[in-house]
Amino acid sequence: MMKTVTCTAPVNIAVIKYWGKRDETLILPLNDSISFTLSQDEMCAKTTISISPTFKEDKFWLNGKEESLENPRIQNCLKEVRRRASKRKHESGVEGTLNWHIHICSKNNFPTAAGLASSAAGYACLVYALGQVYGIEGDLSSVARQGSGSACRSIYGGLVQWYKGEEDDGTDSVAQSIAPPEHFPDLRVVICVANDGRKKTGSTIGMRRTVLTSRLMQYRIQESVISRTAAMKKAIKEKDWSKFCDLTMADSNEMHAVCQDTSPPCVYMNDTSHTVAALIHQYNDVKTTSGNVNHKVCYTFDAGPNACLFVPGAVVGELLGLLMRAFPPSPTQNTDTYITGIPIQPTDLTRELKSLAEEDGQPTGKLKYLIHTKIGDGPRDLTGSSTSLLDLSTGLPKQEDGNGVSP
Ligand SMILES: Nc1ncnc2c1ncn2[C@@H]1O[C@H](COP(=O)(O)OP(=O)(O)OP(=O)(O)O)[C@@H](O)[C@H]1O
Ligand SMILES: C[C@@](O)(CCOP(=O)(O)OP(=O)(O)O)CC(=O)O
Repeated sequence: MMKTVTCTAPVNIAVIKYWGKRDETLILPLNDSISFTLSQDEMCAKTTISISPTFKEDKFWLNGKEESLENPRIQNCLKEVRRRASKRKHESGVEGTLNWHIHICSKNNFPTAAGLASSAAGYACLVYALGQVYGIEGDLSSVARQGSGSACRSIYGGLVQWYKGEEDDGTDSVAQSIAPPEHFPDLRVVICVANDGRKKTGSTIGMRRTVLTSRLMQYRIQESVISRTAAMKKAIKEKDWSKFCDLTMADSNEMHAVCQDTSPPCVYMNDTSHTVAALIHQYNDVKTTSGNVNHKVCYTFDAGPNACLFVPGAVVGELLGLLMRAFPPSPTQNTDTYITGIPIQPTDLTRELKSLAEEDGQPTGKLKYLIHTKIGDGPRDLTGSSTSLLDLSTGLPKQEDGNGVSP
């Protein structure tokens, strides 16, 4: 007897950043944050969970490697889901299964721990799949939050707000959808991968250090992020794309400023990141001068050097053309291996944009590749319609063949 579910969950990218906790164990933030959930067609975590009375112990495999389940964050998620399940065991028929051991197998189809929000997709997927296994109803964001703060926002699609909450027990620190995926129609996302290796200072340690040492962080938490979040909500409600872009870039820059103000400093952006940011400002100057503020592009950087760009669909071909010219691919790459994700042909550039790209002429290979994607919806239960990562007879990971993560 064995029960198995397979789910996928998306990455999310914050436009108002979460940086700093008021409670390290429950993972309660110092400020509200707002994010876009990205499409799972290009980037997702995929998790299969099996429970069976024949399993001898709990087991966990991540990206093909067995890992310890002793990690307190995973344990907290498991404990909370089982607690919720046990409350309704008589109605849902889960009684008995709560004592069965669990096998968890997960894979990300993009780099893990590289500042591309793998922990967000990974924990959202784990918690969502656990919810399906034990038949939990209702909001799961406060459980995902206990795996990784940003994971709570990946429980929903479109634009999502994570409310910091006021309660000490974290019950009101939850994520909610504030606008559907198509709120800003035909919006594209371009992730500029400058480095996809494991980052030096993880977000957890980095933000702890900032809270302890940065005075600029006091200003962010007490003043600027509060008014910026209110302005962001207004820009979203009024669909004011130009304002949305300005606020997104301002908040990313402020997060990296408090990181720099940390002792010792947490430096996530590199020279390539700064060159991408400068190019986007120059591009926006061109658009603003020609009166096309709805064609503005904005950048945001998480705890790594990779820019995430939000780009109106009408200019994404042009923007990709600009990036390809400013950051030429290495000689071994072609357009398809340089621009991954949704297939697209970069468009020819105007003379003005050509000279803009060449002003800062970078050597080849400064950007390793680009991921072209869009805004998407929340986690999916694919049980029955997608390849399970665990063998349905043994409950052990399948061999690599047919074990892909694409839904
Ligand atoms: N699919 C997954 N299932 C369960 N846990 C995962 C999964 N993917 C990542 N994780 C956990 O998240 C950790 C990586 O988190 P980390 O915050 O260091 O990187 P990141 O999420 O890629 O970057 P950032 O949060 O700064 O954008 C992994 O070491 C692992 O513990
Ligand atoms: C820069 C960020 O991506 C920080 C994400 O931090 P994590 O959610 O990874 O941190 P923990 O809660 O300690 O696991 C900004 C954001 O996503 O809001």
